[in-house]
Amino acid sequence: MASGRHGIVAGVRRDLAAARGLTRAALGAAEAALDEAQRRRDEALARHSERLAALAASREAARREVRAHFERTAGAITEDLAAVAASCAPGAAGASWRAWRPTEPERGRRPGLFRIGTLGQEPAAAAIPALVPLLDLAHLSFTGEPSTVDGVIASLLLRVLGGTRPGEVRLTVYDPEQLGGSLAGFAPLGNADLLTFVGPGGLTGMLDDLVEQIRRINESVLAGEYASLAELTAATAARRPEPWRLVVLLGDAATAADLSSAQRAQLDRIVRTGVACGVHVLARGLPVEAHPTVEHVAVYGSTAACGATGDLPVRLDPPPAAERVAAACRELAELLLAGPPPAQFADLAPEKLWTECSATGLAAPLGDGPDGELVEVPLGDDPPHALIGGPSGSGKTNLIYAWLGSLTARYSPDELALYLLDFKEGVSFARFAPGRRDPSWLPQVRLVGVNVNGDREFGLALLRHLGEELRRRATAAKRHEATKLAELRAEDPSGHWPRIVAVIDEFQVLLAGRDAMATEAVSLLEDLARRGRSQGIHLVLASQDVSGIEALWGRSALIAQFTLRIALPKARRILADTNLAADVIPRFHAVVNADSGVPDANRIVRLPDASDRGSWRALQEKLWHARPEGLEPPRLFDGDAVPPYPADLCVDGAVLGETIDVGSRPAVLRLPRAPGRNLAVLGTRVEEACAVLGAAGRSLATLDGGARFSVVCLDDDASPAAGLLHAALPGARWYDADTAADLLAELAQELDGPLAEAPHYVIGYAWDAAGGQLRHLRTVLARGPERRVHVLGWWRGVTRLRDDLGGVGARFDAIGAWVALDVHGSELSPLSPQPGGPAWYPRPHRALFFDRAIHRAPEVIIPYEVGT
Ligand SMILES: Nc1ncnc2c1ncn2[C@@H]1O[C@H](COP(=O)(O)OP(=O)(O)OP(=O)(O)O)[C@@H](O)[C@H]1O
Repeated sequence: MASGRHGIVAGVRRDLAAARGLTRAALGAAEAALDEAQRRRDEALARHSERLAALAASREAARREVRAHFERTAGAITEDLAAVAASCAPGAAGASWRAWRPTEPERGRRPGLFRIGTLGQEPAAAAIPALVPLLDLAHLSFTGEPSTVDGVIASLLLRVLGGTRPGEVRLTVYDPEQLGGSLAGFAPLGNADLLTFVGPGGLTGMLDDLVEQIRRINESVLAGEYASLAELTAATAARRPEPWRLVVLLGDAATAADLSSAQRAQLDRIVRTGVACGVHVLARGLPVEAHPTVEHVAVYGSTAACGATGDLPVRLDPPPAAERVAAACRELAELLLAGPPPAQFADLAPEKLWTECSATGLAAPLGDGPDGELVEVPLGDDPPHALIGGPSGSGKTNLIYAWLGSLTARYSPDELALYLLDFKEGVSFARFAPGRRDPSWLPQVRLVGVNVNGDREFGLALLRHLGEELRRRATAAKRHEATKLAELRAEDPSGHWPRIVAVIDEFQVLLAGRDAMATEAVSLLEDLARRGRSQGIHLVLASQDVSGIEALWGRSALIAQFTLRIALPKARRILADTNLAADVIPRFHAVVNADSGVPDANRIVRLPDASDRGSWRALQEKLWHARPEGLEPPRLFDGDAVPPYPADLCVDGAVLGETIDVGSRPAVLRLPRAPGRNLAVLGTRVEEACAVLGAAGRSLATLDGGARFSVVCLDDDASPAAGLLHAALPGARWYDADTAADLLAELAQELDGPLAEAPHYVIGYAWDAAGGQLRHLRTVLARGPERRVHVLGWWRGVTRLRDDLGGVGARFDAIGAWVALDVHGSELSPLSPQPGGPAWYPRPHRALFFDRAIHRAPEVIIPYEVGT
């Protein structure tokens, strides 16, 4: 039994142990599962927080991006708005008080909008000006606390005055309570009649007067042709014929109640009709009729609201300090009393270059008149020519600059061609031609002559050139049956017929002296003056003093053609004898008279400073860049310059120098096989004699035909130049005092032999140095040219030449051509067809050339600079 019980116990124990084992195993598994679950939960939690953090980061990034985008867009819109506002209210109309100063309105731009504060909230509020419409746009009706409103009105008035030209705005202030005290800072304007304060009893008169002004403007200024002064000004591009009239009405409830029905009716009329006539009401505390032209500005503390700015609140600018207002008004009144500022040189140019047509004439402003308007000077069929006069330093050159600037900015090179000649010493016109420092030139200029004072021949050459052009035009006009330039241009639209203006400064030099040159110049001038009118050739003659030019005054028919007279201060005899205006005009003014100087036709012009190089260069560069392709620069003749020997000549003879002519033409001596075809250079100036012979030799060497050259030098001073020439001539032979006689003997012998195929040029320096010992020289001179032997020689005087030709009584037949240097005309009489010799007074670096084969009278030439 006992063992059975023990067995049961042991079995139970075993079962229990097994159950415990199973339970422990189950517990272990459950704990492991729990750990696993906890681990998973922790992982999930960690992932969750990571996601949350990532979400938060991307939300923040998106938020930042949205904000940046907002700021960018808002900034751009603010900038655009600010730019629009700035362009609508430039300068004084819209600048902040910190940067404020009066500004001249831009040309062609009408001021209309004015700033009263800034728009919106910070930070944009700092940048966008809040503008209200006023001039030519609206009346303003204010409500709000009176002193704040008065500050806004003062701001507006100062901006209006500062943004318009002096005198363009007039103020009338009705201030029955403060009697002008509200806007006292503006009182200095009264000195220049720009401001009227109206007291309590003056309202009716003031309103009646404004109504009358509007009626007058409608009737006689707009005259049914224009709807408003703004439209008239835009259409005519002229200055405003009437000022803007700003009427400030400062009232309150009591004043408003006191308005009579008649006053109310007048005020309503002004409101309805004023804006078109430049009459604008700025009313505070008075009832203003509702009308499309009325803008209401409601002021609340330091902010305001008005129709122009819509829902955006306006942060009002502080009012300008009273001292600032007073100072600006004082300055304005002084400016106005001092008169309009003088026109500047730049004001003479039109907005667009080269838009004018010269078919019927030329018109260009020279300066401004007493009213500040530019005064146009005409030139064409009537008046055709101009005479300018004024003593030295009175501003003639400056006036010519101003006129040329004004003309060349309007008329292209197809419409206008200029020939400019200055007989004064100096280079006043040289700026129009290309120079070393400034390569630009005036495209309309065809010829510039400077330092011509010693070379009257150049003036004559210009007149001859114009005379030829006159004939060319007259022939074309005949062919086209045209009687004036406008008709010729209409008949021949493809032709090049610009109007020609020839300006000759100090032209009296050309006419001074009772010589053949003056006579020819006067008759050429007479022809040009008479017939140039219809052919579009206009003369502008300027002079310090025309009173002494008998040649001119003796020909009343000539002077009568110069109907345009321009007199500078103290000019004599330019205007009619009874016209004393030139004696009383101030400095830098001119009397412009297009009716031959009769007093009724006087127009006083204030001339701008056109001499300033900077302003000139600015205009000239602009015109130069606009020049048509292929246009040649003008020819510059400078009387003080020595022309260099031109390397690229194409001639058929010996070049001796440059002729004094409109084209830079060389003087050429042809040397055919014919008696007398020798050249004598006469005078003691070594350098110039060498220059003539040097150019002659070099140019002959360029001719075809294998010519022979012999260079003979009998003077040490000439030997460097002779040596250079010898070196420059191919195959030339050299002779000196020891060998010259042999050469001549040889040549004399050859003359009896067969005729050479090519010419032989014997270039002799100082033949006379041999003292008449060269026996065969005379033979060679006399017989050589027929046998193709030509002597080009220098003798230091006519007598010395005669000695070589046989002494006293010898004939000069062998000398068919000569160039005289410092030899007086009378000495040349045996060599000249004119009895008593030519009128020749030697002058530095000029020579007189005569070739009996081509000349009736000798011509002046300029020896080239050769071989240095
Ligand atoms: N409208 C002007 N405004 C300012 N300066 C001027 C004006 N006109 C002339 N001038 C100046 O006055 C001086 C003399 O002028 P300009 O050379 O034109 O006189 P001019 O009559 O030609 O004298 P001259 O006959 O002696 O050559 C120059 O220095 C010039 O710059």
